Amino acid sequence: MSTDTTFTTAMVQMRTGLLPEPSLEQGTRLIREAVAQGADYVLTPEVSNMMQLNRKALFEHLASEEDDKSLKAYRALAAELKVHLHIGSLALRYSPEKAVNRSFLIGPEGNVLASYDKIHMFDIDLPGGESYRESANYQPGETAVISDLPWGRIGLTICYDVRFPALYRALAEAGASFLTVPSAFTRKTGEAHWHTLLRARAIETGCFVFAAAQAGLHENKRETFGHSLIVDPWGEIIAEGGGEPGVFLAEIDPAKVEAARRTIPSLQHGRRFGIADPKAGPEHLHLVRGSA
Ligand SMILES: O=C(O)CNC(=O)[C@H](CS)NC(=O)CCC(=O)C(=O)O
Repeated sequence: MSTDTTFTTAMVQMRTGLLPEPSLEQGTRLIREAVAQGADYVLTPEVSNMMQLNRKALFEHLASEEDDKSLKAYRALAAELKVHLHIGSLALRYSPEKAVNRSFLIGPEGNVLASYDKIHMFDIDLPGGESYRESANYQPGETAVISDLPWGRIGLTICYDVRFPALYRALAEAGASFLTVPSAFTRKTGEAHWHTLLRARAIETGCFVFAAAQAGLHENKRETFGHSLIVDPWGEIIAEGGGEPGVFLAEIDPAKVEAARRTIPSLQHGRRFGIADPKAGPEHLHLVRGSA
């Protein structure tokens, strides 16, 4: 239950298919379910609109931000339900050659409050042959994004970004209380790293972390990890999904941000070192005092 100071967040866990229309149907059904359960803020996963096998098929179905039917429909849905609706990301046309992986925070009037283009591209070869070249199809962003909700400031990131802690520190230093990591993690790397990475980002920043995930075996034969998480600023998991699509909610008390940071003021204690030049000796720093 939300009160004057608390609010209810929902992670919508999806199994996005090859095509935008059925994915929009799935997303809409789950978002309605989340709001029926009392959500004030709803987050969906990375690539909520489609997960495609290859470049040709992806580009056949891409629309620009101006023309995208999913974005239009989600803006209307946010206005209808009077809810903050955060679409973790949509694959959109950026140029004739490139797509963009873009997150949209939509306000309760259906207006786009903020959008963010995924900065870090998942160009990875996993042991066992699974291989990704996100940068072949997607134009990376280069700007971190924050926005103000009625309950505090929110920072926008996507999936593989979670492995770059300096981004989260920068968002926290810019005043964020809530960090968002909509994702489509692989099953293998999810099993190994997902909970640890998300809990670490929460603990390091004293922020809540909201991570809505793709889950299960998709039409494009990819398997994603699921386990959508809501983590509090002390690093405790307060809601968690499993391997199936669904809705996972938690009540958020923003006062917990201040409480965690009072106990462990590591945000204040940072920026204390450079790196000593090994040739010149420890009194000579060859990096300017760095970030974090
Ligand atoms: O391409 C699509 O259809 C949707 N996009 C994704 O699945 C993205 C880029 S390939 N996945 C990740 O970033 C996984 C990161 C990850 O798993 C890790 O950091 O371990």
